[in-house]
Amino acid sequence: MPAHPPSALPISLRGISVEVAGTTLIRELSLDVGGGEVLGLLGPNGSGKSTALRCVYRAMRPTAGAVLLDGESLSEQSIRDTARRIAALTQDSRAELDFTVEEVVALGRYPHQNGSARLTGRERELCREALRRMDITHLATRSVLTLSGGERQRVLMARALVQEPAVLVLDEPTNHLDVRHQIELLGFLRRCGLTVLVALHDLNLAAATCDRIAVLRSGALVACGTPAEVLTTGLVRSVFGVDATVVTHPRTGVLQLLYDMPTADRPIETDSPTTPEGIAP
Ligand SMILES: Nc1ncnc2c1ncn2[C@@H]1O[C@H](COP(=O)(O)OP(=O)(O)OP(=O)(O)O)[C@@H](O)[C@H]1O
Repeated sequence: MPAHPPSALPISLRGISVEVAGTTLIRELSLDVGGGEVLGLLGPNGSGKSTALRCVYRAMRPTAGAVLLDGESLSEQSIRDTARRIAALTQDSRAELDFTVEEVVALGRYPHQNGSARLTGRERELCREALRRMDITHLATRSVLTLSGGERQRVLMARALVQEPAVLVLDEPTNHLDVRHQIELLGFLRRCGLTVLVALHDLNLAAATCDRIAVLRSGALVACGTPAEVLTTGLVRSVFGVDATVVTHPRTGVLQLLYDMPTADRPIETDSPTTPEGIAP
């Protein structure tokens, strides 16, 4: 999946800034995501992750800077061209019409269709494969209005896959998912061969999934590198205000964080964290 994958394309954010009503939400953010790379975007609530992703899937236009897909500025392309190559699963994604699951998934083919709403045999197979991958085949004829939050999230992910994108943009895709479906989804992202830009809150799942991690704070990039380079005790403390011990998973060797829970003697600090030292964005 996809059956005939398009080559994964690199995507770059070049000095993008976003200002809304005089407030800077994103400040001169530059990131390069290589073709087939999984880049995780981390940061505290309100740090600008969703805003940065909105600029990539064109729900928002940066006030300055540009987003380049395979070297070409998105603002030079039609929205339909972008939709053929970039699929998004976002906090704004909706499935609130009284459609069946298979109908919602088939909508992912819309950017590829020229007038005809009929799916070809290959497209129907693509939809079946996406339902199977997201473990929702048994829900195919159910109305999406009757689904649980996690089931709906998997339907939206299947819709993104049938789009056969070169780039997947995902804003907290593990929201609502139980632990098995979280692991399956992130394992799939690692194997899918697409370029993936994914905002995550779970630092341990990010460490296990992402080739590189970028950390935002107050709309600015404060660190970017491999999970081991970025997820240090110093960064976790200064950006998230949490004490943690870094360990490696005994079987997989993946970096994991063990968090210190606050106690009456050691309450969590709520003062604004400072810039981590020695971490180059
Ligand atoms: N249209 C807007 N107008 C004004 N402020 C906005 C707008 N969109 C976002 N913001 C603000 O910009 C900041 C960044 O929001 P954003 O949703 O990008 O953060 P986030 O890192 O995705 O947060 P979370 O982890 O809570 O999802 C927040 O303070 C938010 O309130």
